[in-house]
Amino acid sequence: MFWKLHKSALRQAQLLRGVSRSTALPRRACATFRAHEECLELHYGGTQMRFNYVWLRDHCLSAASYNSKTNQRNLDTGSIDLTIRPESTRVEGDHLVITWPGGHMSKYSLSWLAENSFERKYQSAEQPRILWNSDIYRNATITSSKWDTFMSCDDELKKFLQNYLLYGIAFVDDVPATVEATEAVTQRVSLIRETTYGRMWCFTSDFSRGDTAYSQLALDRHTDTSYFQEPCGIQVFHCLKHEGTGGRTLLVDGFYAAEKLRERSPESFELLAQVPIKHEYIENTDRHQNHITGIGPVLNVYPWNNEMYLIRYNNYDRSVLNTIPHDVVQRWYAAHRELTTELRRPENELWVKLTPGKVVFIDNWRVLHGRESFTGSRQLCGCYLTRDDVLSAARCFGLQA
Ligand SMILES: C[N+](C)(C)CCCC[C@H](N)C(=O)O
Ligand SMILES: O=C(O)CCC(=O)C(=O)O
Ligand SMILES: [Fe+2]
Repeated sequence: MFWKLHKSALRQAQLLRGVSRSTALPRRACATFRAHEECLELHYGGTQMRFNYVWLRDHCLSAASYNSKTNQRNLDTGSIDLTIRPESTRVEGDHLVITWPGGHMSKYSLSWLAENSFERKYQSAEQPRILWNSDIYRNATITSSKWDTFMSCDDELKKFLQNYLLYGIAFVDDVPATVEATEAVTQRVSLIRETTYGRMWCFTSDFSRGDTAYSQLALDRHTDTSYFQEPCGIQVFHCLKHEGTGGRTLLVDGFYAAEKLRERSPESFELLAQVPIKHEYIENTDRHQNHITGIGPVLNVYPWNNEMYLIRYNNYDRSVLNTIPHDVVQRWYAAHRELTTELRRPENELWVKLTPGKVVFIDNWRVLHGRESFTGSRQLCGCYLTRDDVLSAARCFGLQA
């Protein structure tokens, strides 16, 4: 597989550089090109890029090929000659201009080509993040948003989303301790994702569902809905009431732990990123029947830059492991143990007591949550959000998500 060509450590360095990327290229930087038989080689802004000819024709932005009002392709890609070559190529000011056989002309801005080239793409992070352990997070002294400003001021929402994207967690304080206000605060961000638990859920330790969450027991760090083919993107919690002791919430940056694993034991990281495993939710009570399964690796990385985008870690809901032969099973358990060790380091644990008014948003693709056992009556409400819409909201504010 092509991504194996690159050493993971090198990739990490590249990803870190990606965080401070996006320095705009100087306008009118000079460009040179060479039309090879199999690709167009372009030097621009200090980068050497290679573009495939079918790709260039397919990405033509002329009115005939592309509808810039709807941002959709008009061109029928199925009709492009797969052996297409330009009739002529030239650089005109800030643009590359290609004339194709038959006379069609394509004009690409040089900065657009650079931004969208593979050479640029594989060196930068899809989503810049700040990975944290508890010291890093606490030293960053991130301020929580306040209900009033959060609900009325777009700049505050943007700041919140930026924190959320960078750290995978973000808080809103002073929210009225009701399900309605919790719903309003989440809808300010995105659409609610309805699941078998409902749209907004409000639960207590009454065993109303066949799941340990509905008890007073401690819950070790985990991601939720690992048994969905696409786990819920965001988890929202608001503790409406707790008269009793314990019940603190545990938060752990799964990507921080997994990056430590990648540094210390690259083969284990690789194995956890490659072996698909199953998670399962089986509930059979009078009121609820469910049998949900999801299959995918513990660690999910983009193949072009090795950036992690999803961790599935829920030892409660992990199902039978039968996707690998016995000798790989041993190695998988060893790798899983190493990841568990990283996830359990006390210095990686951020403990917070959720009190009425404090709403936490957790990136359920990245940050694990857990809870301390508790006594007394405790009522937690919240919901899941659709990831696509949260990221969309962030991008509409000009954030890189
Ligand atoms: C959050 N809420 C109480 C509604 C559901 C809890 C789901 C618990 C399940 N074991 C999981 O991890 O997905
Ligand atoms: O009770 C809590 O604090 C969290 C329980 C939990 O993990 C969940 O509801 O997903
Ligand atoms: Fe959970």
